[in-house]
Amino acid sequence: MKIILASQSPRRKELLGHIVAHFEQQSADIDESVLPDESPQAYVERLAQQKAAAIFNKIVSPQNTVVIGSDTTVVKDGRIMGKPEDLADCQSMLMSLSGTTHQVLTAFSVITKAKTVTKTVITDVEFVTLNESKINKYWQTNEPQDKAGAYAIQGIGGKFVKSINGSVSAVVGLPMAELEAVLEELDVL
Ligand SMILES: Cc1cn([C@H]2C[C@H](O)[C@@H](COP(=O)(O)OP(=O)(O)OP(=O)(O)O)O2)c(=O)[nH]c1=O
Repeated sequence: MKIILASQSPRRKELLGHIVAHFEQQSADIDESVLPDESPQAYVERLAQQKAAAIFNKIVSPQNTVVIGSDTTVVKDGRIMGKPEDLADCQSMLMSLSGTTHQVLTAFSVITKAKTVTKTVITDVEFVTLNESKINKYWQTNEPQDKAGAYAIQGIGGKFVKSINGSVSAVVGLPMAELEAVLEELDVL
């Protein structure tokens, strides 16, 4: 079975590499806007599926191919946070996470010719109290720019994390335990 990861993310590449030895990586460019009245879970599942489908639909002989797409978003009191557009956006996101607990939602979608399986993993992350100057300094490291919710738990942003309840790999971008279970269920592994 040929496996394709529908993602440009080096983090997802590394995580999938711990589950399967050989796979290709192809970037799927889709519109990431939230639809009116769309719930956070419906949103991440739709994006994960669209990323996988964008690649799967281009395959000439899909019989022996499986495509994996994924999407991560940070949710605080119903607000969906993608990647910060600028420093003001980063300040607004991280100040709303400061001193409280938020959810990280990662959905993944596995498409084969016979079946599509999509799942969401939700992880609670508790933050320490932050201030404007700490956030300014963090922005200057260039780490928050391409991360949902403007932080990376696996990097410098790890120092903002007081506790986590759930899947670390899901927060980084791909829930390893849940993905492995689905690949086994679909006889890919
Ligand atoms: C919260 C958090 C997010 N992130 C990352 C995971 C995702 O890569 C990114 C959210 O953006 P996504 O749109 O989910 O993914 P992406 O654009 O990086 O890659 P692609 O769409 O091609 O698959 O934020 C971390 O690396 N660490 C964290 O702690």
